[in-house]
Amino acid sequence: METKISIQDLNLFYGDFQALKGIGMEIPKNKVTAFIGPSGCGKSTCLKTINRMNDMVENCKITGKVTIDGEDIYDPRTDVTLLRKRAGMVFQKPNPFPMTLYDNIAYGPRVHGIKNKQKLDEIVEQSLRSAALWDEVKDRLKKSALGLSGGQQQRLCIARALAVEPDILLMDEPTSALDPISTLKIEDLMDDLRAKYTVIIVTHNMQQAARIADRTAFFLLGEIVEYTDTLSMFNNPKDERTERYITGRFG
Ligand SMILES: Nc1ncnc2c1ncn2[C@@H]1O[C@H](COP(=O)(O)OP(=O)(O)OP(=O)(O)O)[C@@H](O)[C@H]1O
Repeated sequence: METKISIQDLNLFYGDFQALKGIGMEIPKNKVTAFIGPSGCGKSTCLKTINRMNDMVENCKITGKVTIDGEDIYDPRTDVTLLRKRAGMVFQKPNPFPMTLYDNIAYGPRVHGIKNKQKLDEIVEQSLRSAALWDEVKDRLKKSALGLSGGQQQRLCIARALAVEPDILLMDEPTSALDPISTLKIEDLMDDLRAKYTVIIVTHNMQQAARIADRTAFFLLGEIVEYTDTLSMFNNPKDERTERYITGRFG
C-alpha cells in the first residue's frame, strides 16, 4: 500500500489542554480510513490537522510532522490555499452556500481562475455525477441549493469538494445528520470515491466504519489505541480497550 499521508509524533494543544498525544499513522492512498472513538477523544482535531483547519483556532499549537506525498504541510513555505484544494473537507452538517446549485459547485473552480463557461459546465456535471446527484438535480441547477433535501445537500457539498480536483477527501461525520436512505447513498458513494481519492471519515457509527472503511483507527483520550485493517479491528481487536469499545461496553 502506498502511503498518501504520514503523521509522525503529532501533539496538538488547545491552550494548556493537550488534545492529541503522540499520534503516528501512515494513511494509504486510494483507501477509505475511518477514525472512531468516544466523543471528545480527538478524531475531528486529528482530521483537521491534515488540511491545517486548526490554523484558524487561536491558541492552537502543534508539534510533530504531517506529510502529504512526502511534503511537510507545516513547512512555513506551504501554500495553505493550495493544501486545502488538495485536501477537501465535508462537514457534519451540510453547509451549501445560499446560491444556486450550479454556483455552489462552480465557486471553487472560479476562485482558482477558471472562467470559461463550457469548462465550468463540464466541471459541474462531472462533480455532480461523481457525487451521485446529477440525475436528481440536472433540471434544477439554477435553483437555490437550500431547496434540496438534507441528503441531497450533503452530496452537493461532496460535489463541491470534488470540483476543485482534490486528491484527499476529509469527512467529519458526513452522515450523522441524515436519514438512513441518504446515509446509504453516501456510503455507496464512498465505495466509488476510493478509486480516485484518499478518503478519511470520522464516524460515531461503528457499523458504518465496518461497512465502508479499509482501515480503522480507534482514538481514546487523544491517543491512537489501535490502527489496523478494519476486518482485523472488528474481528480480532488486539487491545482490550478497543474490544470494550467496539462491543459497546464503554463510553
Ligand atoms: N477550538 C477548541 N478549543 C479548545 N478545545 C477544543 C477545541 N476543539 C476541540 N477541543 C477539545 O479537544 C478535545 C478533542 O475534540 P475533538 O472535536 O477533536 O473530538 P472528537 O473525538 O472529534 O469528538 P466528537 O466525536 O464529539 O466530535 C475535546 O476535549 C474538545 O473539547
